[in-house]
Amino acid sequence: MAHKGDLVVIGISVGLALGILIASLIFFGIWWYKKRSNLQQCSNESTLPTVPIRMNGLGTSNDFSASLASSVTIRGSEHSQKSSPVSSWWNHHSKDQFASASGILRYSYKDIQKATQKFTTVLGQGSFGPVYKAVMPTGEVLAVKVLASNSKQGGKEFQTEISLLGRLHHRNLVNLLGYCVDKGSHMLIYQFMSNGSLANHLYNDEERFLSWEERLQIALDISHGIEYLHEGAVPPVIHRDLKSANILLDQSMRAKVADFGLSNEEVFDEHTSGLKDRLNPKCSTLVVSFAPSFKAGMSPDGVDEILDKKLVGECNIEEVRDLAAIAHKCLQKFQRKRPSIGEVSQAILKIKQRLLDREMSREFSRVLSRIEDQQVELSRMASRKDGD
Ligand SMILES: Nc1ncnc2c1ncn2[C@@H]1O[C@H](COP(=O)(O)OP(=O)(O)OP(=O)(O)O)[C@@H](O)[C@H]1O
Repeated sequence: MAHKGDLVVIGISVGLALGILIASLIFFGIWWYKKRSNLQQCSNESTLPTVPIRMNGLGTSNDFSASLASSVTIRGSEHSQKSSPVSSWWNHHSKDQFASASGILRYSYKDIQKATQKFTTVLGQGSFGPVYKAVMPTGEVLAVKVLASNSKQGGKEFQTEISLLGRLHHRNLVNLLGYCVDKGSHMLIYQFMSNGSLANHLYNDEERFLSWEERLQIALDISHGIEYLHEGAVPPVIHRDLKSANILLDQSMRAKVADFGLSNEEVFDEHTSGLKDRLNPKCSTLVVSFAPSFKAGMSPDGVDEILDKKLVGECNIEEVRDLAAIAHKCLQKFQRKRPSIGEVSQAILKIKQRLLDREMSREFSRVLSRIEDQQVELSRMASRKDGD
C-alpha cells in the first residue's frame, strides 16, 4: 500500500504534468490560430488591388489588379522581374483588370472626352499623335497624348511607355499619371507642363527670352533626369530621342525630360558590355542650353560664334566657355573620352555654384554700397544739425 506522502508527491507530479500539457495545448492553439489568420491575410493581399482605378474622374472603383506588378520592375526590386516581357501583360491580362502597382490611374474615354472639351484643347502634335490639355472635375490639369490609330509603332510604344514610365519617378522626368484604354482608343496621361517645350523657347522668337541662369538650371535639370535614367533606374534606360522638343518646362521654368516612346530597355545587356552606346544620349544634354548650332568637332573656343545672340552681353562668358567645354567632351568621338552623366552633373553644378557665388558677392557689394550711402547721408544730416 502506498504511503500517504508518496500519494501527495504523485498527485503533485500528475497535476504539474497536466498543467504543462494544458498550457502547451493553449500555446499551440494560439500559435496555430495566428499562423492561419496570417496566411489568410497574405492570400487576401495577393488578390487585393494595389491601386484604385479612377472612374469618371471622380471616385474609385473596386476593379483592382496587381497584375502589372509582375511585369514592372521597381527600383531595388529583383532583377528577375526584367525577364517578364513588356507585351505579356497586355496579351495575358484583361484590359479592365489592368492597373499599375506604381500608382498609374486608369481613366475612361468619357472622362477624357469631357476634360479635353471633346478633344479640342490641342497642345501639340508629335509622331505619337496629338496632345491635348485636360482639366479634370477636381481642377487637376493634365496632358493627354492620344495614340493615333494609324501610328506604325503606336501599340508597342504605348505598352513601352506605360511599363517604363510607371516605374520611373524623378522630379526631372515628366511623370506618367494615368492611361486610358477605352472605345478602341489608347491614351497616355501626363502631368501638364505649362511652359511647353524647350525647343519652342529656343527657336520661337515670340517666346519669352531664357536667361543664362535659367539655361544653366535647365541643363542641370536635364542631366539629373538622364542621370536617374542611366544610373538610378533598374535596368538602366537610354532615352534615344533626347532633343529640346522632348524637354518640357513647368511653371517655374524647371525642366523635365519627356517622351520615352523610343526608349528601349534592350540596349542594356548585363552579360556583355553593360550599357551599350552608353554615352550617346549624353551628347545632347548640354548643347541645347546655350547654342542651337553646336557641332561635334568644334573647339570650345569657337563658342563665341555659336552663342545664342540673345545671350551676348547677358551672361558670364567664362561660365559659357566652361559649359561649352563639357558639351565638347560629350561629343568626343571615342566613348571612353566622354564623361559619365554623373560627371556631367557635377561639372554643371560647379558652374552653377560659381554663378551663385558671383550673384552673392554682387548682392553683398550692393548692400555695402547702400550702407555707405546711408552713412554719408547720416553724417551729412549730423553736420547740418551741428551747423544749426
Ligand atoms: N506633358 C505635357 N505638358 C504640356 N505640353 C505637352 C506635354 N507633352 C507634350 N506637350 C506638347 O505637345 C507637343 C507634342 O509632344 P510629343 O511628345 O507628342 O511630340 P514631340 O516630342 O514634339 O515630337 P516627337 O513625337 O516627334 O518626338 C510638344 O511639343 C509639347 O508642346
